[in-house]
Amino acid sequence: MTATAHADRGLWRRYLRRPAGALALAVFLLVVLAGLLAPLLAPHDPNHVDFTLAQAPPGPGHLMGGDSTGRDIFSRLLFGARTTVYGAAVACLTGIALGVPGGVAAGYLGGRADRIGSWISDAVQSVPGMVVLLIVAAGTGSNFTVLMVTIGVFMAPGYFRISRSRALAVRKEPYIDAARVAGLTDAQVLRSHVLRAVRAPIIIQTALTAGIAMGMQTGLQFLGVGAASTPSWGQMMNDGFRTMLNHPLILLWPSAALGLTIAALAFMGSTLADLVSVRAGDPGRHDAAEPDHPRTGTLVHPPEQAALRIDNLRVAYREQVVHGISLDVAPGEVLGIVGESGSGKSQTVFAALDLLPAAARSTADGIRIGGREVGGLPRGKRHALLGTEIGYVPQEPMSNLDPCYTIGHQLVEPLRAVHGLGKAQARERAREILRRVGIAEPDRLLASYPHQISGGMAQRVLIAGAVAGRPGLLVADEPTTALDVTVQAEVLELLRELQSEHGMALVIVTHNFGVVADICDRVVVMKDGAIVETGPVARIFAEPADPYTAELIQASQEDTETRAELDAAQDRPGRTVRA
Ligand SMILES: Nc1ncnc2c1ncn2[C@@H]1O[C@H](COP(=O)(O)OP(=O)(O)OP(=O)(O)O)[C@@H](O)[C@H]1O
Repeated sequence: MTATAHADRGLWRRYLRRPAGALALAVFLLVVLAGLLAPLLAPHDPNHVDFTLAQAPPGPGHLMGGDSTGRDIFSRLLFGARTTVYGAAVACLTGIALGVPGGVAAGYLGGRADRIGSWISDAVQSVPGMVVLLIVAAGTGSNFTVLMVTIGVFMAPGYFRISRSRALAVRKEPYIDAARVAGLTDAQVLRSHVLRAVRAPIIIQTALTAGIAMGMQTGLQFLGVGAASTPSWGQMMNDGFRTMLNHPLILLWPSAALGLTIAALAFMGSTLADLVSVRAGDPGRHDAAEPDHPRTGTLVHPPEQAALRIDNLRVAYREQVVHGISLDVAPGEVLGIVGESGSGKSQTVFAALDLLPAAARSTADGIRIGGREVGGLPRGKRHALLGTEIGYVPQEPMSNLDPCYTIGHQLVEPLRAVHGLGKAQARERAREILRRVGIAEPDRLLASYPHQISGGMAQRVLIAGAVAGRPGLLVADEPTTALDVTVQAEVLELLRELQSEHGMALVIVTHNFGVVADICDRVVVMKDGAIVETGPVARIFAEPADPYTAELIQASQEDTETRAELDAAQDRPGRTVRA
């Protein structure tokens, strides 16, 4: 089996595990089957008129009763399903055929192709669709297929936009350059890389477009457009509408069928969107869920009590780089994630914070922050956790401060925007935190620009910013790596103090077991995207279960100065620093 087929199977398995998605798919398949098998399933000819059945209630032989002219509603509903599904399929295929190649070419080639494609797409969108449909209906004698093709033309801009934006994102990926350098032509790159990247968003778009097409189609039929001899839900609704006060069931059956079908498509689309995370679609060969690698890591805290809990996380670019890892940390606990460069530590943290780059695709059985499942939250809600429930201290303090703004601006603005403080209040709070992180003259620092302060000072500023919102979880990604050796111990000490003062959970990502020994309670050891062991620091140091852990401990002991040595080396007079 190819990797892509493997990945697709993984996706479908995960889809079917979602109750809403599985139920929606079952409803949709039922409608499709009902339509396909209508000639076999329908107990009566859908157009046969039996006057004794006119407006008859449900009864033996006529499951849903009769319509206002005496035709069997159940049989018409089955044949109507056929019309509805056929119409939606024609509209979607037309939209795909017109929108996807155009969008992919516009996004990938850019320049004139993009301008022309976008212009046509905008032009189509600005045409009043219903008026055109009525003109087409009049001109073609209400030919149903032509009408559905016309609806498809109006759906094409949706496909164009989504394909264009995916192609635009993908063309900047390094592997596209690599493919070009390797001699592939534009057509080959489009076929092998870009089309694959747009596949998932197109499937999701189709689920939504099909629902819209069904709605439009029913609207037309309701208005009387279309052949009277072809049973359709729109016609049935029209019939029911005229008698709804005395015989509401005649309207109810087709309305319920249409509502259920459109709702099923919408749920299918949103479940798929959740799973493949359209914004981060991976055009590469491997799906994030590709289950080649067994799960690793141990969860030790009850889910609802964990400050952070990651369950079976996988992250993939062209290859999977994090292979189904699980870890958790409780409030008040310090967890170290340790491993050599490239072991997947940062990817794990970025996935937990929803900060992975656009080219990454991630899946997990669960991601909990503050005991609450956040994996399925929309992006906006997820990002709202940053700065409030989660504080983040990055690896490179200097490159995380904007050189164009003063430190004051960069500390005060988030306090105002995220925490709703007034200007004076935010400034006072900034002063207070800066003092807390050891800055003796906060006003001077607030007025400084990043280039005027040291790396250690910049890291203190970022730590101040990270804890300003009193988060329950503080994540520090190699917080000391970019700093002078003498400043490292101070920063670690500060993190530990703040952590215990606020009762926060602290996750420290590091390649250095010295850091782990200094401040962590438990440690997760990562290698090649997997966890090799998890345990309390004392136990791991005393008897590492994995030879790799033992190697890392030994390397840290040989290469780095211990905390005591660092303290002695700098002979610190106190913890405050002058700005
Ligand atoms: N944008 C990307 N595209 C493709 N692969 C990536 C990308 N970012 C990271 N990777 C790969 O993911 C793997 C894990 O990287 P990660 O940054 O998590 O490692 P790390 O353990 O944090 O190392 P370091 O300490 O050097 O940051 C690496 O093999 C890396 O090459």
